[in-house]
Amino acid sequence: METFQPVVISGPSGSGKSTLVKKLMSEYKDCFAFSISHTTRKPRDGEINGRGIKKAVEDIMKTGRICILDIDMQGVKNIKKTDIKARFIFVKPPNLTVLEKRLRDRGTETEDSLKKRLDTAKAELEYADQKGSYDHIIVNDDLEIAYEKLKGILIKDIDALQKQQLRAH
Ligand SMILES: Nc1ncnc2c1ncn2[C@@H]1O[C@H](COP(=O)(O)OP(=O)(O)OP(=O)(O)O)[C@@H](O)[C@H]1O
Repeated sequence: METFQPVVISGPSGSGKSTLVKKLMSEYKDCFAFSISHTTRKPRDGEINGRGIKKAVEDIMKTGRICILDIDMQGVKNIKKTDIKARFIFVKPPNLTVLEKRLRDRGTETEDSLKKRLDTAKAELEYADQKGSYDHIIVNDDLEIAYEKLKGILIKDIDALQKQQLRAH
């Protein structure tokens, strides 16, 4: 059985990661499995917070599906330290003003949490600008265009996976 490269989706809070991933998982119901990657405790000194992630990712890969991880910048850096060969995708808001509006309209933030998220976003955008941080950057301005771009990145794997599933039946 062919296994597929795990996909890491990262980007500032409010950039649209969940929206895009939900759309993908509803269009391709049996192709993806979502892994929540946060552990319940902070990593101890020197520990790569990737052991839990690694096991979860491997378990999903063994099912033949494409593993999707929605993680923050620190999580991305941690995965890069493991031998998980993921594909790294950054979902980028058109700009910080739009990001702020989306977060406000979502209605999930207090003034305080909003400020924190926007500060964090700046650092995440800087990291994403560095060469080699991500394999793909998707600007999520128009949702349909962003979604098509995401699909374009994954379509080869989706096709191969669907063929494999057909053969198995
Ligand atoms: N292209 C878009 N145009 C307009 N609104 C959008 C677009 N993409 C997402 N949104 C809206 O922006 C808000 C933030 O999106 P979403 O919750 O998917 O972000 P997220 O990156 O998953 O955030 P978090 O990391 O906090 O979970 C949501 O209300 C969503 O409906």
